[in-house]
This record gives sequence, structure tokens and C-alpha cells, in this order.
Amino acid sequence: MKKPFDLSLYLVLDPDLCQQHSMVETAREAVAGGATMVQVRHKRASTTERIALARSVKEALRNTPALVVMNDDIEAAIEAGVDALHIGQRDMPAASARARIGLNMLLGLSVNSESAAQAVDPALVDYVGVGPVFATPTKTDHEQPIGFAGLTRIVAACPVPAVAIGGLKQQHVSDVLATGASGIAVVSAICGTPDPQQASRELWERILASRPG
Ligand SMILES: Cc1ncc(COP(=O)(O)OP(=O)(O)O)c(N)n1
Ligand SMILES: Cc1nc(C(=O)O)sc1CCOP(=O)(O)O
Ligand SMILES: [Mg+2]
Repeated sequence: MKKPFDLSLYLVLDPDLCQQHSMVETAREAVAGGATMVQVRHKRASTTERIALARSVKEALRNTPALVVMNDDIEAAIEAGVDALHIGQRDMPAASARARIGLNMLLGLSVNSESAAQAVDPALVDYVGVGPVFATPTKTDHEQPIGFAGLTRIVAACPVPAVAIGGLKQQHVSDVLATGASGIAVVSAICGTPDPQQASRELWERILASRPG
């Protein structure tokens, strides 16, 4: 069975930023502060290394509701038994990914335009990552930034829930949620900060304060 998922505060791990606090420690602290999803994203690692890392993150988050996502690497996702796989438009077709991961793993897809959003098949894809909202040094090969106006249009065109990503910090939380996005995905707003739990908690508090009711 696919797990229910909550995109509210989606942490994407970065090995370069997580040097003082390791990726596993950052994941643990961020979830203690409110993070709901944690993506293992390590571009330079081998599949074997990604499997080991994902297993360690899973173990660290075992008694929490947070879900573990593997970026790009379908073999590692399957072998580590993570909750979700995240792919980009150029990684592989969503239909191929779904055929490999089966029906019990969630599938996330990156989207940067209204046409890509309209092309999302909700029978294959569970959520989209929409961005970059702003230019960011964390991903040097990112697409053209979309801003909040672009985010609003793309989210409206998506048939599945969306999480915004790219250059997002605490002060952007209310604007992000006002676009209709279900959550905010961050790397450097948590990874590499002196206190990842505190950084996560401050984001989480802004999410709660931005929600109606
Ligand atoms: C939540 C989320 N959204 C977007 C991305 C970017 O994925 P992709 O376009 O495949 O780029 P890389 O991350 O693989 O460099 C993401 N990873 N997570
Ligand atoms: C992993 C990733 N994907 C992006 C996209 O636009 O698809 S932007 C990005 C990096 C986001 O890092 P930060 O929160 O430090 O800006
Ligand atoms: Mg990718």
C-alpha cells in the first residue's frame, strides 16, 4: 500500500551542506522540528552508497510519520524500500518509473511549466515538485525561475498536489502556501544551518500560522 503523504515541509538532503551535521543527523533533527518528508539526493554517490544512506535515514526516522524519498535512482529506491521515488522531466518517463516501482511506492515528478503540469498523469504520479521559484546556488543546472506568479499558474494546472522548491526560505512560506501549493521543499534553509531542528521548527511554525483555521 502507498503511504498517505504530507508535503507540508519537504527536506531535500545535500551532502555538501550536511558536513557539520551529517545527512542522517540533519534528517533526524529536521523531522523532530516538523519536516514531513525527507529526500535522499546525492548526485555523486553510487547506487550502493545511496542504498546504505537511505537505509540509515529510514532507520533514523523509523518511529516518526515522516516519509523517505529517493531522488533519481530507481534501483536504490527499490532496494532500500523507501516510501517514494522522485524523478525529473529528463530522468525517465513517469510510465517507465511506475512500471518499475509498482503500485506501492509514491512517485514524485519535477515540473517547471504549465504544459508540463497539464501533461502529468495522476494515474502514474502522486505529487509534483514545482520550481525553481527563485534561482538557487544549490542546484546549478536548474531551469528558469518561475516566481510566485508562475508557481500559482503551474499549481493550478497540476492534477496532483504540488510542493514548491528553489530558493525558498522562512519568509516565503505564506506566499508559497497562498499559491495553492501543499508545501515547501528546501535544502539550504535547513541543511548546513547551525541548528537544523530549530530551522525546521521555524519553517513549521510559519506553515501552521499560514494555514486557514
Ligand atoms: C521535491 C523536488 N522537486 C524537484 C526536484 C528536482 O528534480 P530534478 O529536476 O530531477 O533535478 P535533480 O534534483 O535530480 O537534480 C527534486 N529533487 N525534488
Ligand atoms: C533540488 C532542487 N530542485 C530544484 C528545482 O527547481 O527543480 S531547485 C533545487 C534545490 C533547492 O535548494 P535550496 O532550497 O537550497 O534553494
Ligand atoms: Mg532528477
